[in-house]
Amino acid sequence: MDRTELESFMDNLYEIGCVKFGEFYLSTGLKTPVYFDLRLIVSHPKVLQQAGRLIKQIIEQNNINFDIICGVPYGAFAVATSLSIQTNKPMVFKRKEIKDYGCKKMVEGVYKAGDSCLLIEDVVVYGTSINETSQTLREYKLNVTHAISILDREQGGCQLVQDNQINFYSILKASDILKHLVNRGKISQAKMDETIDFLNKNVFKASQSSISFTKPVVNEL
Ligand SMILES: O=P(O)(O)OC[C@H]1O[C@H](OP(=O)(O)OP(=O)(O)O)[C@H](O)[C@@H]1O
Repeated sequence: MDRTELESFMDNLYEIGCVKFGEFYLSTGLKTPVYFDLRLIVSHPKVLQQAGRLIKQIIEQNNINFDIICGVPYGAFAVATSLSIQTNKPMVFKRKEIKDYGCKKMVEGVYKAGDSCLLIEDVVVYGTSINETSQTLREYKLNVTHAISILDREQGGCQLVQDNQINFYSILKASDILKHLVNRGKISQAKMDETIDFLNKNVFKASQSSISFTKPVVNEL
């Protein structure tokens, strides 16, 4: 990847508020001191274009072949669209819930059995969303072999996705952006160390039978 563009992208993510420190909860119920809110990218077209460009670079550098693109709902829809426009590749989208009227399909758009579908994600925690999305796409006879995320929180999702026969790539790892913010003087070394320590201590291992964190009464996300 183009290092200058990558650094500019990290600067932009921080500037638009995608990196938040405080007390947040993930969908698993895990309380976290750092939250990467990449949904905010939709409000910044230049950053959205940049995300698409960087993903395109990963595709080219790794010779990833695919027929169609699918964003993991909902956070990655816009990024998948940016990539679709920049690569001139068609897109489908997968619903979270089936409708009880109309065509009642979970996967919308034009595709045919055997098409290879590249999955796009915004943030990977445990890879559950990528794996659930790929399961549905596979039920619809699509071939899912590659997924690219903007950010990997480095909590085990990469491995769990790869265990599902999906080659996984990310523009950034959580530690990359934290180190970059220290270099830019935006956060202290101590803040970075404690955050990385938290992430390391909360890695999901495939040997665990299930992810079981207590759900908070008020889920902030
Ligand atoms: O790797 P995972 O453990 O699945 O976690 C990551 C997923 O969680 C977030 O989505 P969320 O479930 O909050 O839904 P949204 O995109 O509709 O907001 C995020 O956008 C990823 O899709």
